[in-house]
Amino acid sequence: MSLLEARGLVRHFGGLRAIDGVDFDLAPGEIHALIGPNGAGKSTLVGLLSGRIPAQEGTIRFDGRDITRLPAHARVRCGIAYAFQITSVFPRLTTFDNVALAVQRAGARNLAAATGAALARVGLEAEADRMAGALSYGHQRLLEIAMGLALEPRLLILDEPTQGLAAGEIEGFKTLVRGLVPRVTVLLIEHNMEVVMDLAERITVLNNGRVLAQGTPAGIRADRAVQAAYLGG
Ligand SMILES: Nc1ncnc2c1ncn2[C@@H]1O[C@H](COP(=O)(O)OP(=O)(O)OP(=O)(O)O)[C@@H](O)[C@H]1O
Repeated sequence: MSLLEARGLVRHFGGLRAIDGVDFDLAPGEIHALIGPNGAGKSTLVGLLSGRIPAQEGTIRFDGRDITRLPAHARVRCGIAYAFQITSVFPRLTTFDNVALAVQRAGARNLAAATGAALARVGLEAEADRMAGALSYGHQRLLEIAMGLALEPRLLILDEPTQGLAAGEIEGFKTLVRGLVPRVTVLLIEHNMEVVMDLAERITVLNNGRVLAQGTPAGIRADRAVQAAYLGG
């Protein structure tokens, strides 16, 4: 059974068909990448799944439950965590306190232990007492992931997680994500094709608000329509 099952999703902005009839499934424990040209609808689709953007048509089921009408905070409680863009990190709080806020939101009983565990999972224990704003860009991205993991999600959605990371940090990120599955299912929007092909088990390609193709990295690489629309031949 799918962990997440979306059917017939539609989201138009005025006359613009940002998401135009999308079916989308996530298998439990998989690493799934969402790719496509700029403006294809990736962020909008993730907004629909996480509840930041209401769907105009279609249904979303998560773990067998219809979550289509649930607001974002209720979906977090169902186990869907969206690692927010960097703006969600509070720069004047310590690394530890940023994660502790997320842990508290998840209602964990032992705040310190749960916060320490989330920091350890991304390898940021040594930075616990530093102001988040003083961390390197790469470490701030890891902090966002720790904040997402602190919510103990079943599904972690990462929006362009390797953007701005150094090559060494990208290797660390891949190791981190591989260590999350199968306990956590991971959906990532990613523009770095090397990361996508190396990390994802399945890939969905969006184009003009529709699913252009779906498959394994090898299948997607060989797909003529994908090459024409996105991979550049
Ligand atoms: N709130 C909004 N109001 C109006 N148009 C929007 C809104 N959000 C997105 N769009 C439009 O919907 C289309 C899809 O945008 P979306 O951000 O989902 O694409 P994307 O695939 O994530 O692109 P990118 O890779 O550039 O981030 C674009 O044409 C965008 O301009």
